[in-house]
Amino acid sequence: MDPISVDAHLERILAAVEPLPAYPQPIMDALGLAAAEDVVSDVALPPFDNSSMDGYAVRREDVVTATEESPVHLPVVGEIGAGNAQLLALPPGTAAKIMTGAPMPSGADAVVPYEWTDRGVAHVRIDAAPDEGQHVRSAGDDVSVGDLLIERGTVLGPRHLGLLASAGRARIAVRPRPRVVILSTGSELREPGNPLGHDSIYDGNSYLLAAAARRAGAIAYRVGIVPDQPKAFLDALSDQLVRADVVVTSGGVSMGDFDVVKEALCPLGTVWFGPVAMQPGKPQGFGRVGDDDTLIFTLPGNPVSSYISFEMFVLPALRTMMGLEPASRPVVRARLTHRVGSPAGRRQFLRGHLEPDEGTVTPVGGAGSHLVGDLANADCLVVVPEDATSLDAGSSVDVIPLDSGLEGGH
Ligand SMILES: Nc1nc2c(c(=O)[nH]1)N[C@H]1C(S)=C(S)[C@@H](COP(=O)(O)OP(=O)(O)OC[C@H]3O[C@@H](n4cnc5c(N)ncnc54)[C@H](O)[C@@H]3O)O[C@H]1N2
Ligand code: MOO
Repeated sequence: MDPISVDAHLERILAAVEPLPAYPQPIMDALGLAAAEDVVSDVALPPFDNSSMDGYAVRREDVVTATEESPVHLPVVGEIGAGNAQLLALPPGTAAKIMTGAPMPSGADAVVPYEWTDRGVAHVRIDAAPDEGQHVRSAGDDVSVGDLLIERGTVLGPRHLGLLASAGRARIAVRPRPRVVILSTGSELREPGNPLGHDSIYDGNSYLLAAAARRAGAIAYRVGIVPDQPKAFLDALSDQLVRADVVVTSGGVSMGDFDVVKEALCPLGTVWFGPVAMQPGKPQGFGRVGDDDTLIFTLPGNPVSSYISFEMFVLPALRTMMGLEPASRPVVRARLTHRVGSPAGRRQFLRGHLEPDEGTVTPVGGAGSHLVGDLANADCLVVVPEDATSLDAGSSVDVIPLDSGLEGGH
């Protein structure tokens, strides 16, 4: 079978993926998601005129002559705390203690901070006159009723959630996070924390993929290890489908005698298996399984292949389901510090370290798809095009930064 190109494979994946229907969710659950509605304020912020200082609410005309040499003395008729405002009106010729955030009594039009007074309790000596409206925060000076708080499509960050809460909104319509079930296949795999046999290795991939899914903003269910037996795999899959919008598997999709995922899913006829013209990540599978036609990505087992396949194909699908744009990570250009080689006819994704200020990228480790140590030390992928078998130092290349903050994290 001729390999399909990376772009064509991604295109057919995105053609099969729909944004999930939006519904109102608690605002904390919306962190990192795109607003699916315009939110208009039905309150003013601040909701009422209030003091910005601890001091005394006054009628400015009563204190306008106050100086240190010739202070003004006023009787104190009450104390107004934030959330404890009994005094609603200030009689002429009086002052009321007022705390930061407390509502101004009607008639008062300025606040004298404690620092300009003797802090008197029954009577207060005022040594300086405030300007008109000084230290008063007016109702609606930040947000008016009817103002657009959040525009549809805004990716919600901490400041947006703070504004929604401040305006009294407990929920906002967003597309839900896709639920991603991650299954690792391989009879050689062991759960970290347990002893290894002479022929076993730890299951790094289910952690790598679950973390990548969560970082993408999805809800990740890491099922863990499934042995290389089609029945065990199909049982695990059918157990998990109930909580999956997307299933991601690792391993068992190449040419081996025990390639369990391919063996189990091929007979269904609903999952495409084949080579994609890339390195790492050549053997891929994509399709639908179960009564609800749940999306399934069957990624190759080599850890770097699995991760790069996730970045290239699963991440854009998840972002599309969440209504986040762009679907794929942005690409930047940089100059290679070293010469690199690449297989003909395959798009190669080398691991690299990007120096954005210098505009350079340095390959990290080799091309092997088992090199998890180098993968962890890299911060970008260096893209060598299909038609290149080598690129000299100094060549300009596409680079995909991996920690660009694109994620809808939660
Ligand atoms: N005759 C051929 N052999 C292979 C080909 C090929 O075209 N012809 N392709 C190679 C390429 S490229 C890749 S990539 C791998 C993909 O193989 P599978 O997806 O079937 O994966 P496995 O055979 O199950 O495992 C491959 C490798 O990765 C290790 N692995 C698997 N799962 C995990 C995990 N959860 N955590 C850590 N490491 C894992 C596994 O032990 C193997 O070393 O096939 C090549 N072979
Ligand atoms: O394509 Mo495999 O993913 O090169 O190691």
